[in-house]
Amino acid sequence: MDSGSSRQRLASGKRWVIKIGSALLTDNGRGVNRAAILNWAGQIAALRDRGIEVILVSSGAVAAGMDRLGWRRRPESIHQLQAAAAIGQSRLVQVYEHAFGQFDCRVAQILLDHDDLSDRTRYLNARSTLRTLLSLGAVPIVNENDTVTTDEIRFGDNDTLAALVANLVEANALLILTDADGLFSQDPRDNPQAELIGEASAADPKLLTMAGGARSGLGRGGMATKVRAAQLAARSGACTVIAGGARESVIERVCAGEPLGTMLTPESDPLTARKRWLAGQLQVRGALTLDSGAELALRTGGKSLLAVGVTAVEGRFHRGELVSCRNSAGEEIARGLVNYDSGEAAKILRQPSEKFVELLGYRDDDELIHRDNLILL
Ligand SMILES: Nc1ncnc2c1ncn2[C@@H]1O[C@H](COP(=O)(O)OP(=O)(O)O)[C@@H](O)[C@H]1O
Ligand SMILES: N[C@@H](CCC(=O)OP(=O)(O)O)C(=O)O
Repeated sequence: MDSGSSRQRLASGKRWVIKIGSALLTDNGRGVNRAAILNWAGQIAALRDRGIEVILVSSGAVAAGMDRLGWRRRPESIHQLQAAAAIGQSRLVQVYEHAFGQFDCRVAQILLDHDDLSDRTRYLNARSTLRTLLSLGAVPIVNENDTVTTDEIRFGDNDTLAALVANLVEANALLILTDADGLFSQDPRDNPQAELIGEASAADPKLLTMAGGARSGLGRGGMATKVRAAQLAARSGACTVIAGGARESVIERVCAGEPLGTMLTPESDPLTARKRWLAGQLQVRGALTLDSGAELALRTGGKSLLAVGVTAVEGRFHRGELVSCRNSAGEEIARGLVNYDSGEAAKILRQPSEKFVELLGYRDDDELIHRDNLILL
């Protein structure tokens, strides 16, 4: 795939995770950069108005807290860092609330720690809350829950957190905004002749030899954690773009497919990667039995599953959960994310979608499982 077409495909992505790093947010430590935040908020609100969902992962709590406390150097002590984060986080959210408010956009603060993403129940809870916030048109603003995390359970840098959030919500793309214009063949602060990498496979081992650590004293990860984040994001099929956050209209331009910064792509086709990820991540909550026509449509036609081809529903599940699809002989032939609860599915089985309103009182989706959310076994 040439770089132009992969950028164009990126532009059709409907769900983005955008990460903004400390150095950028705090204008290299000079307090929270309200003007920049207002500008990014305007760009994100414009995307939202075009139906693109955005989750913002924002660093900057420690840096904002240090600024409020008049501390010049990042403290070593974990408790001082946590205190600075507690002071800075409320400041940061206040600035976001005000900035997004100018564009009639609601924001929601989400603080996550490692346990939230490693414990299955909490993982699914975080996933549902984020999806609900997005469906309400809000922009979730995520940061690590710095005040309670200990060294053993820290994500450590928000690049990793942003990639895990991209996995969690199955984002199409992760945009990492930083103070460099992308990944260069060498840290441009060491070598001004270093060249920008336009596009590469996230798994390319050469990338980590180019990426160095953080230099600002504010950011934690440098480029190495951004490349690793791209590798993590690729597991669920997300492309990553690393770009300079100070560039004019950077968010809108990257989301429109302009070749800014560095694009790091998953090795396999994004949809296949995403489906594989889904199949491994979620628990099967129920089962649907398909008639022979539906089985054929799935197996050979690459079609979505329609209620008209479903003859039985088992188990209790909610919209968005993973269910197994069996043929009339009881063999599992596919798995997928279902668009209706088990009670609703029972009411609409064997029925065409035109009858959903009569049977349910509404119709959200025509298909019971959309083909993009189906994994054939
Ligand atoms: N190969 C590279 N290309 C670009 N920047 C690099 C590279 N290696 C190291 N860096 C450094 O990474 C920094 C960005 O990382 P970091 O300070 O952690 O930012 P953030 O706070 O946005 O996460 C850049 O300012 C740059 O000095
Ligand atoms: N949770 C910390 C994030 C620190 C961090 O990872 O910063 P960065 O490398 O700039 O993304 C904070 O808000 O200060």
